[in-house]
Amino acid sequence: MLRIAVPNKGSLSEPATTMLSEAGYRTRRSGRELVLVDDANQVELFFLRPRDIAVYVGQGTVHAGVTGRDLLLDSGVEAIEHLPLGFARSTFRFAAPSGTMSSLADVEGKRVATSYDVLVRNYLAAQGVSAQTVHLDGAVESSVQLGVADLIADVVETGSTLRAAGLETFGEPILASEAVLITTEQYRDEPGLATLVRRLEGVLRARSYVLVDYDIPMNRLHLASEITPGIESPTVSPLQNPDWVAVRAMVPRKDANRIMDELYAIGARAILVSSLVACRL
Ligand SMILES: Nc1ncnc2c1ncn2[C@@H]1O[C@H](COP(=O)(O)OP(=O)(O)OP(=O)(O)O)[C@@H](O)[C@H]1O
Ligand SMILES: O=P(O)(O)OC[C@H]1O[C@H](OP(=O)(O)OP(=O)(O)O)[C@H](O)[C@@H]1O
Ligand SMILES: [Mg+2]
Repeated sequence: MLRIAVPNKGSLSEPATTMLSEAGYRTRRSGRELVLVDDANQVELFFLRPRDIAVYVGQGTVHAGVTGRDLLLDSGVEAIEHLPLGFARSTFRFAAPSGTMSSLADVEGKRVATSYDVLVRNYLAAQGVSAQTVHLDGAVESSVQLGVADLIADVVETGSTLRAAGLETFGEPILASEAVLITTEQYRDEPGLATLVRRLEGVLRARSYVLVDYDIPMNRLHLASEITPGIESPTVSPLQNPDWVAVRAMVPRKDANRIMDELYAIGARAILVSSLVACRL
């Protein structure tokens, strides 16, 4: 059976569970379940703390796991990113009280509060900057005001937590992070893993496309097919009115509204957009 580690709490847990569910795997009935056997898919799911998942994968006790790129690098574990999963996107940044620091040189000799000590220490060493890291488990933004650090290094999504704490980012991002499926060289060719990756890719692709259905006069079909060429080719079906046809095609989600406008402009009507759960292209 393929053994997969899944985050049991925090920002990664819910989107990871949703993605696995959309890929056809069983989900937990309660948050207290720590192991779940999915016989139909020949997979065993282990629900673990996100920060520990890289350790379990690195030790080979599970074949693969879902964690964050930043957590993987902070773990110092020899594991490999097998598939970026497109959620929990964030940057990892230095931040200091507004106007006090503007470049990496300002970090020299300072105290940096972070929950990701290994990640920060490795980055500072690589940049040739000597500074002290102060480990905090979370709510790192309060550390400067309370005097335990001169600046922080933390996850930034919208930046609202930093602004609320009177901090501003400076310097280049240390890292761009997102949720990733990780494995090891030992297991990267595990048969069940290829199926898992194919299914997750199917969910990711389905999320980036939508299905467009519309009716179009037959004499405009050539124009419509240029707007919605589909993947191989649009599906065209006859309507009761012989002068009209119904068309169905996959289009990139980000282009859906522009495409609807263009279709309407050439005479398409009953233009419908629907989401996809999974696909194989
Ligand atoms: N606001 C956020 N936006 C995007 N990703 C985030 C955010 N906060 C944490 N993450 C990501 O979640 C992972 C950290 O998960 P973890 O569960 O350890 O902390 P958490 O999600 O902040 O949960 P908690 O704060 O409850 O411990 C990292 O990969 C981090 O990049
Ligand atoms: O840029 P933003 O959109 O404000 O998001 C970033 C914040 O989100 C996370 O905090 P979380 O709420 O997980 O609390 P924690 O710091 O205690 O983990 C992270 O640690 C940052 O503080
Ligand atoms: Mg957090």
